[in-house]
Amino acid sequence: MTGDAIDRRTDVRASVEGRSRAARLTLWFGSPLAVAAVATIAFGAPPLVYQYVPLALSVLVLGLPHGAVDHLVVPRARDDPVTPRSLAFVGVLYLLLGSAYALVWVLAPVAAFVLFILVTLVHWGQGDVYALLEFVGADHLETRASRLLTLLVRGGLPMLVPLVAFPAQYAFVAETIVELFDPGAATALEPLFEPAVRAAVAVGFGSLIALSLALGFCRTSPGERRPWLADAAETLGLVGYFATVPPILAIGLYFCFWHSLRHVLRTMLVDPVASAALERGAIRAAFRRFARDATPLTVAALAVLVGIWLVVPRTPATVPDVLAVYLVGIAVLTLPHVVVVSLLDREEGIWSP
Ligand SMILES: CC1=C(/C=C/C(C)=C/C=C/C(C)=C/C=O)C(C)(C)CCC1
Ligand SMILES: [Fe+2]
Repeated sequence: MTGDAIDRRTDVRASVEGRSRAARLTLWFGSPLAVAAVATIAFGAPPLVYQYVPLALSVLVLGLPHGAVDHLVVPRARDDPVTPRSLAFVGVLYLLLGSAYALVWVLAPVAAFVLFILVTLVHWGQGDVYALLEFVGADHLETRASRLLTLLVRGGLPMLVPLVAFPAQYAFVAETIVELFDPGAATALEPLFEPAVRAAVAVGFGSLIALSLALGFCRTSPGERRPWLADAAETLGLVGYFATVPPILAIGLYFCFWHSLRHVLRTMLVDPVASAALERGAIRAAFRRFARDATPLTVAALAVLVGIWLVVPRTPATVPDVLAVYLVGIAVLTLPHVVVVSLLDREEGIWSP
């Protein structure tokens, strides 16, 4: 065997090890969500102030930082150096898309809010498709169509199940966000929360879940159903989770310990230093490396939040107002983040099976 072939073989084995560590970590990090669901069923929902805690944590823990390595991931995935040009590309992308979307918030907050929900649905769905392929080994998602369907299901879980199960809290947060910009405009969202609309969402989305799982099942043969079973268990588990835990708490925990964790692990796997640490089980070292890479732009993201705080016409005065400002900040930062993650998807062949 040539030296080259040996190197390649070691490389492949190493990355399999890294991925299986990552997969195990996703399970461990899922426990806060499970605890929240069980505790809510056993003792009822916690008082509202506590429900905000995970979203508050997400400013520094996994949430906001998960996008703060966007300037590094694409060159790393391509094995290219990070250059002033590649940095400028991400900087200009954030500046242009972020400020254009900020303008939409000021001019048409209702449309901006609906767009936020749709972008989140697509982005969180896209993140889960990656995780299913790379961490779960989902070979029942062979075709682009099956991946698209899974994207809609996985993204729809955090955005649509709470709309059906907790319309009052959903409407409250939506109205608080829109009212930061235009006190009268939120009434335009009211039809969304009508029982008939929620029933239609429940039936439509429920059917989509059933269809996606049934198609996946048909594509697997007995004896190799484990990945499909994992997909089904996650999907149904998340249905139960978002149907029982109030959305401010549920989405806060999901944002940190589901979406962001998976993306952070993904960024580690394209980084030779962090992935080597993951492979040898040095989890802390891998996270330290991530934290180091993510610190500068997490600070920049905090500056964006302060900017939005200063720009909104209504000065935030209450906890719900502060959450609303935070969510607008996340919205503005997420749009360019989706572009970067989509480039990463392309690099990793997620949509071209
Ligand atoms: C908190 C919360 C809501 C919205 C949260 C959203 C949309 C978060 C998006 C986060 C993103 C895009 C993070 C980046 O990866 C709802 C649904 C209005 C319902 C009530 C609680
Ligand atoms: Fe993300």
